[in-house]
Amino acid sequence: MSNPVYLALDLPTLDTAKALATKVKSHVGGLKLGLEFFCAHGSHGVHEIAQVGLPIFLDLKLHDIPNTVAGAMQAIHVLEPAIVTVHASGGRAMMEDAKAAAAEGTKVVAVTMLTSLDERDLLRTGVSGSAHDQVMRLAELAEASGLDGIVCSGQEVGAVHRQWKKGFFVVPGLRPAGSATGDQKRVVTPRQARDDGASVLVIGRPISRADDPVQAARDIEATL
Ligand SMILES: O=c1ccn([C@@H]2O[C@H](COP(=O)(O)O)[C@@H](O)[C@H]2O)c(=O)[nH]1
Repeated sequence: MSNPVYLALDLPTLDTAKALATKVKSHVGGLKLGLEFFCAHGSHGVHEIAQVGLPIFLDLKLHDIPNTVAGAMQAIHVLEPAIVTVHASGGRAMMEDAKAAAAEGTKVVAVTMLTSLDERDLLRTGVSGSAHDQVMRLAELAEASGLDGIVCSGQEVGAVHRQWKKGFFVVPGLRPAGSATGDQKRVVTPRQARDDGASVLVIGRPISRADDPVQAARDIEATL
């Protein structure tokens, strides 16, 4: 089985991101480039990181009208991402058009409820009910829209996996036992998420901010 860990390269410079990716490349399965990276380094940065030789996950969390999201999906064909994210709350037409515009071979997955939110935060956005119900509702919408899968926390992935057997599930908000949670609120260990059906484990700071990132990546790999 290939390594499910995608390292989130949320780092201040392209050089530090590329150096870290190169150092840990034998202990992770892919590299995740998010908003911080893409706003700072754009397509040029993605090409640079792709030289490391691992699959690229472009975590752009697209959220706009269908025509605009479809245009963005087309614009990134050239970057050949393995995975791209859109927000499920963008609605069915947007997700359908995003999938239709994606390059063949690129998995399009929908962000359901950010792992930095809990149910009190959800209520403040006008949505009452549990995180579980919100994730299940948006997972159903993503599946009906023809997407490949969703992004959710490890606290919901087991339930979503039981309902959507062939779905592709990306799980961030992962923390090895005892490590700092930071801004993440719905957290589980990498092993727990994998056992519950996660396809991809997104891990950033527990590796990138560790005193010894290679050892941290190795330690996580050993738990899986
Ligand atoms: O719900 C979500 C969606 C995406 N993310 C992204 O994952 C990483 C997590 O980084 P850590 O340092 O391991 O907390 C980060 O790039 C987020 O943008 C998420 O955390 N939650």
